[in-house]
Amino acid sequence: MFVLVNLKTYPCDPLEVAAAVRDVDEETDARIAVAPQAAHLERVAETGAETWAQHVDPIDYGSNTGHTLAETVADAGADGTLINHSEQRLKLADIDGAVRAAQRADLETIVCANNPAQIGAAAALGPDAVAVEPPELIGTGTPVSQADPDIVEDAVDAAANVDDDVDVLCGAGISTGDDVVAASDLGAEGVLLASGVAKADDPRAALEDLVDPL
Ligand SMILES: O=C(CO)COP(=O)(O)O
Repeated sequence: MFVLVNLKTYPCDPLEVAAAVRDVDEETDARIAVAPQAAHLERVAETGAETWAQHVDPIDYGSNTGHTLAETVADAGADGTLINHSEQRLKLADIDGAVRAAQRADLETIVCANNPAQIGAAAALGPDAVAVEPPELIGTGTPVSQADPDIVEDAVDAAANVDDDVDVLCGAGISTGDDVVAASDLGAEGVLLASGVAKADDPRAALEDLVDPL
């Protein structure tokens, strides 16, 4: 299972979480990575943790003030990027452009989507993976894998109908090892989570709990 921890703009210490991600990753068969804010990418990557960006823009080098260029993200040490997170929504053409920009910079890609129909559209754009995250469950602590199992199974089917090579993750409310096992049982190849680790008093213990049953 792939466990990707999105730090959003939570007031956590990104280097503390990154060190925990690096260490717990070495102790488990699961793959664990962290997605800090863009300004923290380089320092987080230097910890040795697998590092992802939260977003890249559908742009090339040039006059794009305030944008995030995929090549700069890769130069900072990121291995991949989220695209179209529920809190950073893009138009379809811009999701496509962001996937192309990330691929140009050799970044792995996960395109997020709200529901199975969007997952099918996202899979058609050829990312490495898609992630279904019902917005109403994000940040609630109610795990999608238990609160809405059908949406995960339907997302897995929707992606497979378009392209069998596109992995499916699920996210929203995931915070325990049981939630991760439930996601795996529904056919997800990973989970995307934030508050369960970023807001935990002890992020390392939270991560250990997440991968303990794997
Ligand atoms: O948006 C999410 C991950 O990208 C999910 O957030 P929570 O894990 O806080 O529900």
